[in-house]
Amino acid sequence: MMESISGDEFEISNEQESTAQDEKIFVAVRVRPLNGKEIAKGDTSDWECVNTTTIVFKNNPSERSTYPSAYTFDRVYGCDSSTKQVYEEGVKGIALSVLNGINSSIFAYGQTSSGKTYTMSGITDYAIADIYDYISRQIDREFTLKFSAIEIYNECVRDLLSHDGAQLRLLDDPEKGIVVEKLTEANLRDCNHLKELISVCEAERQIGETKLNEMSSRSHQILRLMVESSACEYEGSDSGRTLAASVNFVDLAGSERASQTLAAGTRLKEGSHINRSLLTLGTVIRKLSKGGYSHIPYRNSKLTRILQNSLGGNARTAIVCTMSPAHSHVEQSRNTLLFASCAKDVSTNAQVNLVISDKALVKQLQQELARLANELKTFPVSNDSTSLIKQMKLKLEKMEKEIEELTQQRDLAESRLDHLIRVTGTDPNSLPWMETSDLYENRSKDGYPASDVYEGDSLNKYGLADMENSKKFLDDNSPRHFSGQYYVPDPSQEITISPGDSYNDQSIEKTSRIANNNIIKVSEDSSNDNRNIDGTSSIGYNSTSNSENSHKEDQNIEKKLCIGKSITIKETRVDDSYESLKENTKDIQIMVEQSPCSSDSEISDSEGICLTRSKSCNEFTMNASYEKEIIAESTDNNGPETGNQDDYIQTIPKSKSEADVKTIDQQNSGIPVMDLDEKELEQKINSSDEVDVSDELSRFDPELVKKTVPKANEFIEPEENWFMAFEKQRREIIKLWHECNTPLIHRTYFFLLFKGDKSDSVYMEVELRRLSFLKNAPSRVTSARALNRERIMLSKKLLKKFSSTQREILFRKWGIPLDSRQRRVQLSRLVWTKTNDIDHIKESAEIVAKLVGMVELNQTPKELFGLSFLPKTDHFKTSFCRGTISFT
Ligand SMILES: Nc1ncnc2c1ncn2[C@@H]1O[C@H](COP(=O)(O)OP(=O)(O)OP(=O)(O)O)[C@@H](O)[C@H]1O
Repeated sequence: MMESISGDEFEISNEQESTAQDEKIFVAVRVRPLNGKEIAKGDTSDWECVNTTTIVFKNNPSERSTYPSAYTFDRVYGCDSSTKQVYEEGVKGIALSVLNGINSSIFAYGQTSSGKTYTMSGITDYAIADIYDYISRQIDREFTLKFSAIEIYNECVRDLLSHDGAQLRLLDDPEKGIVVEKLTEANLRDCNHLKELISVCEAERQIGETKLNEMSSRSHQILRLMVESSACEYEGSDSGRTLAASVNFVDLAGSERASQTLAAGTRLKEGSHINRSLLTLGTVIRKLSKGGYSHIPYRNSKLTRILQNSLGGNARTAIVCTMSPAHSHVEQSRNTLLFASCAKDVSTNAQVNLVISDKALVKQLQQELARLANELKTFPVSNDSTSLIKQMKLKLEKMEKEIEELTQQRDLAESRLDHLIRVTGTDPNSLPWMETSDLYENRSKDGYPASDVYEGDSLNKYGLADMENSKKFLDDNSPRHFSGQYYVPDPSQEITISPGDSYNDQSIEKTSRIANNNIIKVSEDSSNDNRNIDGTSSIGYNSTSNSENSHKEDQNIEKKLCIGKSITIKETRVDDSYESLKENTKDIQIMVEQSPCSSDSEISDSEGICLTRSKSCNEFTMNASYEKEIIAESTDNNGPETGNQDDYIQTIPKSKSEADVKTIDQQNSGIPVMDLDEKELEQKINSSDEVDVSDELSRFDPELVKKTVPKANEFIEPEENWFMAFEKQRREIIKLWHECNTPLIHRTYFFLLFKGDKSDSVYMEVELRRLSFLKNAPSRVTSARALNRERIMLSKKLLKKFSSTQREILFRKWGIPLDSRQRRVQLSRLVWTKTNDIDHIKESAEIVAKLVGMVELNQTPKELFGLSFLPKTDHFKTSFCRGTISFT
């Protein structure tokens, strides 16, 4: 049998397993000793590793106040640590997971001359030795090893095993992801052969002298070792599984400042490209670290495109960030540490997502179990039904087991998450993803009974019910939170402070109450009464707001009208019936400043609060000054050479204007469906440079979303099953939008058109299929090959769906010749036309329905969908699903 790589074989300590193996990204920092030049000019060492996981800044107390002085990672290595140590304590487990069929990548990141190549070449040597050592002791498996190597030099990809120096293209392969065209893959004979090839790569790699490093790597180098293994023939079928994976050893070029490297000419151009691609890498890491579904700009550089799977996929990853301890490099070192912090957050996110998905799954299974148990109870017992009951019992037992397993997995994931949160010092309340699971949960917080109303992505955590958390929410200041509707139907807090409402003592009193509970700003409007106010009053966290100071604030309010965005907050109490809650629903409009309130010092000096993100790690702003500097100085400064720019979401500068202030119809004491009107949509589009999923989710009809959340002890009825499915599809669609860079206008109309009506199910299917196609063939416009592939894939899929008789019926019905070759061609053409460029959505729906196995072949679309299919009024929906609608 094959040994486990994580076993004693490689002497991976328990501690190491709990970090490197459990976490998706292992992040380590290594500080090299001061070099000769630094010592000669009297440079001092600024950094000290105080234990195995923490590095602290030790000089200059004045600087300490503005930057974090201590950083914690999975491992930190001081000047006296060896590369062997770096390899053994963490990296090794990840590198060797390739032998277990798991893809992995090891990166070295850091400023120029910080020791990346020094560290990476050592790690590569140790890993190769271990891999071959392991293979030599496997008698029951056969291994095939291949090796390839590339460098990305000035944004061009080169094969390091080929001497022609040709620039290679990157292709999007629907199955493998990004592949490098025509890349040499050498079949390895043995370890020495691999070492020889690595020396060839070293010789081929672009190296140049700069002021900081005589042998500076001027390109990013990626060495890839592919390992495939299968059991020898005499082995039993169990171990006959073929394992195939690859490990990447990535030695990045170092970031540099033109002023420090004194680069000019070629070196300057190289530096410009290096910085630009590292900046993209930083952005990708930062965005991944924030979690959620925001657009990740992998395509902005060849480096991030190639590394996409290692960063956001399922591969295991180790990042070793190298830095110089010298005071002269302090700024660069801080940037490196911030990068490392963000990489750590990416890892935390992966754990959070795992917990969320597990929780949701367990909950779903529990609901299904309850439904079945209920069915079983009421099932009429007769002779005929005995076997059915038996079957159901078996099913129940199976589900119970599944639930047990999933619960265990969830608990494990949760404890890992707890561990991560402790290690990284992350505030769990600041993790915005946690709310996703609340969709399925009815839980109580701070003495408030659980709400049975779905309140958007962040309400449970940040609604009025939990003032402490609302403060954190506001602290967090992530744009995703500043949208959506929040209500306060609690009769004991009948608060109506909103545009159009009277400003009276009662509302002031209520305002005070909210203020004491730490809500930041309450906007009030007065069109009816001379005591009304036209704008926003500011109530600070510590404000003791009362009627007096509310009056004082009145004078400032007008000036603040144009700042901020409004949200409406809703809070529910389960002890009231839903109807009474509805009756008592009142809206509060809360103004949250988006930009620093310093535009008006008078205001900021009062109770206004400047909401700035405080968490240093998330604030990762790769001090871009030097990048700008070097990019600007570059002789080749005609914009990024990354291509594919039209694939990106168009970014539109933010505007801070009255447009940001939303007016809400407060006369409606029921639950408003959507608070989005055309004008606001436009404003929204103009003011966002990027779409946030939670933002989009919040635009859904709360009434509808509420239905998706089963109440406690309530079994899911078929009707509600649809809502669950709708909810799931909706999330999938949103995810795909991001992946396909779907225009904001399209997304917005989607929300306006499809609110969960069951007759819309077919449109949802079509949208999903359309997006899946787009995702798999991103270069649709330019690549005819991708289109053909999709076409063939669809026809194959279609053919597989049906029995031969069914196929015959289908072919006759569609007038397809029965001759096999012609048939294939015509069928693929037909599938293509009907699914992507159709005149009638009806036909598309038919194909889609068949593909997903929803219907019998002999049913016509009319029979399938009844008269409700394609409501006449909705030609919009038709065009929408065809992707041809022009909304402008
Ligand atoms: N931990 C270390 N201990 C001793 N010497 C080191 C260490 N790290 C790096 N060095 C030395 O520092 C010099 C620069 O290292 P290296 O070339 O690895 O830096 P780099 O980060 O790859 O730079 P660049 O990005 O410019 O390629 C080399 O001479 C190397 O031997």
